[in-house]
Amino acid sequence: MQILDGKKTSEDIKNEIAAEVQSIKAAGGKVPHLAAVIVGNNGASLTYVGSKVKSCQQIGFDSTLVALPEDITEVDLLGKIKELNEDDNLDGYIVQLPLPKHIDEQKILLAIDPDKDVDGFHPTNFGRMALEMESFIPATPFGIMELLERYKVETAGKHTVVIGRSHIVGRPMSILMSRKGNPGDSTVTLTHSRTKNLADFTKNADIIITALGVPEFLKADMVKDGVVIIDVGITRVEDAANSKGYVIKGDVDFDGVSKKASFITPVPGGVGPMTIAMLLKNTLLARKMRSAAK
Ligand SMILES: Nc1nc2c(c(=O)[nH]1)N[C@@H](CN(C=O)c1ccc(C(=O)N[C@@H](CCC(=O)O)C(=O)O)cc1)CN2
Repeated sequence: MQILDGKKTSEDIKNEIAAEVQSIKAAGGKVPHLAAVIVGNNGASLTYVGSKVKSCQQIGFDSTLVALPEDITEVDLLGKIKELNEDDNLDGYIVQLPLPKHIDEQKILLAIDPDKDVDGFHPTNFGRMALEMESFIPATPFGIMELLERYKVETAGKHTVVIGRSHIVGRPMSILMSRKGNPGDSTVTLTHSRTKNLADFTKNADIIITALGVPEFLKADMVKDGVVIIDVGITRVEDAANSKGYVIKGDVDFDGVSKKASFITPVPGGVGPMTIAMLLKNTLLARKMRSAAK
């Protein structure tokens, strides 16, 4: 069994991007500039946005944090989005999800200029991804594809079962794994909360990508020997004995399932850190596209 080490791989990617930034600087070019919009005080979201800004600083990107109050109106948030779209100094930006309940997430994501949509959530980028055109690919699925490629995991002709149909992970993942190329060329089953007899699918899967958010849901008796496991679940479970007051749990019962797996991502330290590295990669692509367009 081999661990797909997202922590180390994400550091490798960040070092590669930092080297590219140095070349851009040496050639007198403008370094990539990422902005992150956060609405409210959700603890996990604040952590993730903080890591995004910190990573930008580490690799030499410019970054801007736009922190907005929990009770901001949809109209005012749309006004901020318009400002960011028109800011010529900015290459790309993200709006951290989830947004407060009173704001229509789809409306906000639709307002983002697709050329600055480094999260790849706008329908234009989603459509381009499905049509196998160059586009910004959502960072978590992009990170999973990168892990599969770097660890040379065979995907062609394999049966991939994706658990969860979210717009951020499950659905784009099902598209990417079925696209032509390597990784890809997989036969994909997209399962979700209404799927009956889920174990009938997982027991026959060569690759399982689970993005459910139910701690330790996938057990050893639900998978076959040699399976490749990608665990996207990150749930904070209360734990008074831990100095943070919680521990992070994935969707997979790691101790049991890892005994049968050929490759497996740990939680933490698997898919999560890749999300931030691939966002930076998308931002570098945005900068290159903007400088080529001028
Ligand atoms: N606008 C977006 N919102 C959200 C996205 C996204 O890609 N764009 N994804 C997630 C949150 N996320 C990044 O934004 C993210 C999640 C997890 C990690 C990570 O490194 N996790 C660590 C554990 C860290 C912890 O919680 O203590 C790990 O798995 O090792 C990074 C980024 C939803 N929102």
